[in-house]
Amino acid sequence: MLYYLRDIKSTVQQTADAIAAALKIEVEIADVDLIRVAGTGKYRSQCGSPMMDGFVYQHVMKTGIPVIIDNPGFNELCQPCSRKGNCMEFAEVAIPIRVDDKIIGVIGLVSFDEEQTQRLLDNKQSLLLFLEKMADLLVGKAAEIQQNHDREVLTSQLVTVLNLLRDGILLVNDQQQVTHHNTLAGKLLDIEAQPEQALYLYHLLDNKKLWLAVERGETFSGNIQGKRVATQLYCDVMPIKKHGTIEGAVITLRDFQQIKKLVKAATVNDIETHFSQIVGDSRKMKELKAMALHVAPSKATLLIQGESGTGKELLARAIHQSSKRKGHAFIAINCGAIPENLLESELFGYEEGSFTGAKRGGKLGKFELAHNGTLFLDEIGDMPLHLQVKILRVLQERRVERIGSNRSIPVDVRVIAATHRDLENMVKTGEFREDLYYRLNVIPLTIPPLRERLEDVPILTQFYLDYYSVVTDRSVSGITPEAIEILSRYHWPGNVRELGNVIEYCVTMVAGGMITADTMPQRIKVEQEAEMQNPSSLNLKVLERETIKKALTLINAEGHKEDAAKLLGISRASLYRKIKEYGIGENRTFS
Ligand SMILES: Nc1ncnc2c1ncn2[C@@H]1O[C@H](COP(=O)(O)OP(=O)(O)OP(=O)(O)O)[C@@H](O)[C@H]1O
Repeated sequence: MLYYLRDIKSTVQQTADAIAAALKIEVEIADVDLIRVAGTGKYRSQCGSPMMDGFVYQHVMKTGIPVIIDNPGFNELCQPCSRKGNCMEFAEVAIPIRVDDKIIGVIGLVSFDEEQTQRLLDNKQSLLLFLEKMADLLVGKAAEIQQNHDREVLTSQLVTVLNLLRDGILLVNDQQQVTHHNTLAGKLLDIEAQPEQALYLYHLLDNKKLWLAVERGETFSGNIQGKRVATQLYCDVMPIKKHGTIEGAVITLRDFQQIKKLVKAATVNDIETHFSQIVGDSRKMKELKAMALHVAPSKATLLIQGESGTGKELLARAIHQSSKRKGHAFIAINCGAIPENLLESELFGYEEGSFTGAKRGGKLGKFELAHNGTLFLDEIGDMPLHLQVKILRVLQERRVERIGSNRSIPVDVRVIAATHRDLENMVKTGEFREDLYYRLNVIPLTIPPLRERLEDVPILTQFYLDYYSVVTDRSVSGITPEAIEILSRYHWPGNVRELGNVIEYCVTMVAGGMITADTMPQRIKVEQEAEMQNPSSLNLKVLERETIKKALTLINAEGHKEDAAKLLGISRASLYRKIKEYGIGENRTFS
């Protein structure tokens, strides 16, 4: 780091004046590039300009060794000078101003008469010592100025960084007094730009646990209520310690509503579904869509019943999208796919430390995430009885209590439940609570299986042909009436999902050509041939069982349940259930 004496011009001039006053002699001080920074007497008016004949100073700057000249004009250092032999000076002393091994300037003393010369030369040693001390003073000042400048630059860099952060940042000292805050923290906590009196943590955030954590130098995370604002803030406390002593803490703040919005953005915007996306012109589907459209704006809880793959989630999304809640979250949870012990915390959330393994800061439940929006409880028939009670309570009281908390939080959630199971029957067998059933079943919607509306097959086929042509980038030239006929006669145990998979298969197989009867997956044709030959197999259950068995054989499914499910157009969970229901492949294992 090179210090410049010109940056501390007034200090340099004061030093020159002080030396001149002490020694009664003229003084000049030059910067590293031989610019006169300060001067006394006749030199005072020449400050700021380069020293034309500074040969002696140049030499001192180069060697770093002080020079005393008692015969100016005749000394060998004066040889290059244009005024040699004609010099006005009687004597000259020059000492370097040094920072470590670098020379940053020169202090020069010049006498113009005998008396001054005498004073200079009489006491050389103490004079040099005195000048060295003065040089050190200048260096100290230059370093201080430079360090201040560096500190200011660093501070403004840090302030810029702090203000760029998406979190509010609050710095407190060991007395919990706020020493700094970034712009966002100012906004979040309503801190005036120039607070009139000292601000302490308890003025801004209302939580004893947080205060205690700061006092004890511990970390902390959690939701805190603002004191001056109505907002809830998610805070993280990070203690600052030096050699084991608590110096204060950094507190980061995030608007809890903003966090929720982010979650919502990640969950809502991905699939926006409208009624126009539910394909089907059959009378049954038209009636269903009209009914759903009619009830969509209401607040009522809905129960959608239908076999797997009939489009229950699709319908629920379309209803959400046609309601006033569309700008808020649509949160879907498959109650049958989540292990029972996790389901409760998924639905209701938990407070920090409520059980072993609970995450720091706790967890938001789906009910809270769906606040103002819609919660889609898929496979509600798989909900354990003890959680059915809790869900009923939320539906009745419109409040949710996190696990490990005795505080209940108000939630405004519309619940749409769905199931492929016969809930009414489950109520009779005691597997499903009657009170919850009636609460959910305020407005029942039933999606008919595809085999009961086979007239929708051609339009759905066209829909999937267009879709997969785009997705797979393999446009097909068409589909023969015979192929459509085959599709329209099949009984579709996997419903629309299965049809979609069959079309995907065909589009991939024909690669640009025409889909014909030959392109159809074997099982669809085989089944129809068998059907023709053996009318007894027209029993649906028998057909379904046989189809599943065939699919498992076809994919030789030792350990590939996923593929079998895909081939059948049903979900993995449904395949499992049906394998169990029909007692298929008892001795085989599927992953
Ligand atoms: N009428 C329809 N029009 C267009 N696509 C449909 C229709 N019905 C279902 N689908 C599509 O079929 C697939 C299965 O639909 P969805 O997941 O909504 O069914 P589900 O009844 O909820 O199934 P599961 O009970 O197995 O979860 C999805 O890709 C969906 O887009």
